[in-house]
Amino acid sequence: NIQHFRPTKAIIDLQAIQNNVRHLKEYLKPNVQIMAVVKANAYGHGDIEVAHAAIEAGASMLAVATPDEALHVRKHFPNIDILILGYAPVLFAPYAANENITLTVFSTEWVQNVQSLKTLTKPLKLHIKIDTGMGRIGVTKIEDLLHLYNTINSSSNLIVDGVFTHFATADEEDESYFNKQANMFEQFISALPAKPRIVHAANTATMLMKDKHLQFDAVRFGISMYGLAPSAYVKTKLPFPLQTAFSLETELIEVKQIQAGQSIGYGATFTATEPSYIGTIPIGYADGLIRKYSGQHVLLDGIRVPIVGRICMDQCMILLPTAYNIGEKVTLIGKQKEEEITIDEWASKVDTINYEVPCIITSRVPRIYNTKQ
Ligand SMILES: Cc1ncc(COP(=O)(O)O)c(CNc2conc2O)c1O
Repeated sequence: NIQHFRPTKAIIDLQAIQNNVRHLKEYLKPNVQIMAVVKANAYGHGDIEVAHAAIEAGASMLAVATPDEALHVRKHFPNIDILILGYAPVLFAPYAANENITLTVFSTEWVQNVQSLKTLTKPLKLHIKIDTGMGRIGVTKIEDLLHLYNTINSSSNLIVDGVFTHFATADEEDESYFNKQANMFEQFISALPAKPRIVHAANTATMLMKDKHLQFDAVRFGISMYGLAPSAYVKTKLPFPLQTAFSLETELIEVKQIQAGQSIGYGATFTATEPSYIGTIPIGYADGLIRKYSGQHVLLDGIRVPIVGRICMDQCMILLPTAYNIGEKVTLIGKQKEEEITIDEWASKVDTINYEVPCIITSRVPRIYNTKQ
């Protein structure tokens, strides 16, 4: 592994990932496959390492979002089923067939364009996406589903390997919209002449909260594989404990005392009202610590201290309770002594959801893996 000189790093606990997958496997009906959703670099956790951990713990399929992600994962996993959940251009179809990558399809015209390519040397596996209310991609009428299904089956080298939908409100207490989607999905798949090999509909909230028959043949395990709950509501109803996998750490690189009236940071937006100790840490918005996070607490010596002044591109400043040594560890996400700062806390600071926080920690922050037993 390459040596990192800057002390800022994300530490990923692969044991936590494995425990989350194992707990889910025990919870699911037997023979329901776990599709580990490792798109967006595994929600910022590192797609290859997370995929290895998830497979070891019982996942048997991988889901990504883009052709590039699929090709990258295929390089490390020659045999496992890989599904691209989103759109892939027609020109990618021969590459997907070659690499045994499964594509999502929702347009008959797309299929006809692939058929006219005449460059498909190997069979191409397709999962038909039904839009039952997510309003993103998918067929919305039964006749379109059947037309698409029959068009695919008119080619010997195109295979309807699966059919799926995605729920927009599975993580909410009110089930009305969810139930409409679930009923519509059941109606659509029962109209198919034959059941595709893999029928799937469940994201984390669905597999944890809803009737087990909605697990169908496979579930798409994303956010809670990383130990995070999909929403505050689901967090109160978890059928098994989750273990968070992501922590974020750095070290003090400068400590100074400033006097009352002295200011720090761009715009001199923070002015001390009394003699104050200021620590500087090497992490900024180009690491994914967006400027709106200013004011958020971080941990040092087990104490919560606030980020003060404007967050810079590569650094930011924190208000210390007293003098500390250079090199003192600062935990932005994780535990110190009795204190913990969670991804949920960072998310609520900027009124977003926990999914977004690890995703936007940029590649400049190395991911270090500990497989502590
Ligand atoms: C089609 C599809 N299936 C499964 C998942 C996993 O959901 P989970 O992480 O809640 O288990 C996602 C996540 N997609 C997104 C999560 O946040 N924004 C998204 O587009 C998805 O888009």
